[in-house]
Amino acid sequence: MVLEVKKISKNFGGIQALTDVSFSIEQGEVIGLIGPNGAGKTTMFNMITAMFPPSSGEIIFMGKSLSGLKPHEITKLGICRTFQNIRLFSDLTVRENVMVGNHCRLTTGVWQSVFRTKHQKQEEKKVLEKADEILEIVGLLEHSQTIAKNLSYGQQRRLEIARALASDPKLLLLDEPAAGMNEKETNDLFDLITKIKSLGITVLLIEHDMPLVMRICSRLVVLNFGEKIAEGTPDSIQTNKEVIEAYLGVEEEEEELA
Ligand SMILES: Nc1ncnc2c1ncn2[C@@H]1O[C@H](COP(=O)(O)OP(=O)(O)OP(=O)(O)O)[C@@H](O)[C@H]1O
Repeated sequence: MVLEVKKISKNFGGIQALTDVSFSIEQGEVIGLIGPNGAGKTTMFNMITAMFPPSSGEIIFMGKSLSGLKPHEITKLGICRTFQNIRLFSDLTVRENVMVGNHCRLTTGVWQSVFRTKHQKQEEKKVLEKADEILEIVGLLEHSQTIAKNLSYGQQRRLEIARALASDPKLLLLDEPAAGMNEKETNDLFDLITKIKSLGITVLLIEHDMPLVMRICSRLVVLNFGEKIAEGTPDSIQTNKEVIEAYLGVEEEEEELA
């Protein structure tokens, strides 16, 4: 088992964002975490990556409890995420953005950097090669010298994933990677996630693009108002009454507001 989420609850000063949510992920799976707006999906990512501590419950990653760990320690263990909003170093090149993502794996100390030791030079070369390898995977190698802000929107989202891959994750958390993408970009994203899966990396995906979720995920976990209301294959979730009601409820409210 890669990840075991055990009865996680999170309370933000009276707002119950998550209540007793449990699920687990096996090595190599692509799992979808879905639910209407405000259901608690991003909060769950924040719990797994230790952005905030849970109010109760425990998360186990590859047999090790994450309780009390800091975000950088979680990254080092092999969990990395992307964010809903693009968070790139927009004035750095594409390659530099990926190299920054590799930072947590470096072993060069301050003095080795100052004196440009052989170890440091070797490590720098390795980081460069690794960055290019990842850029090749995400299809951005030809843009390695481009300044990040000059990439198209879809390319910037791919660069975010590249940066996350640079930390060598065993578990990759993607927060709405298809948001704002056109059909072609979404298809490319499908191919990229498939490639990531074939590298043996386990993926937990928050996504509102249901056709993409249904195509790429082997299993879905559905949240509504902070509670898990269903879990199962895409087919079983599509016909689940409680899930349909949770989503229809949102649509009806939106219609009323319109
Ligand atoms: N840092 C925080 N402080 C206070 N309340 C928060 C915080 N983070 C999330 N919440 C609240 O927790 C609830 C769940 O929010 P969350 O962002 O996890 O939902 P979501 O499912 O990711 O929604 P969306 O699909 O809109 O991104 C919401 O009511 C939100 O306002």
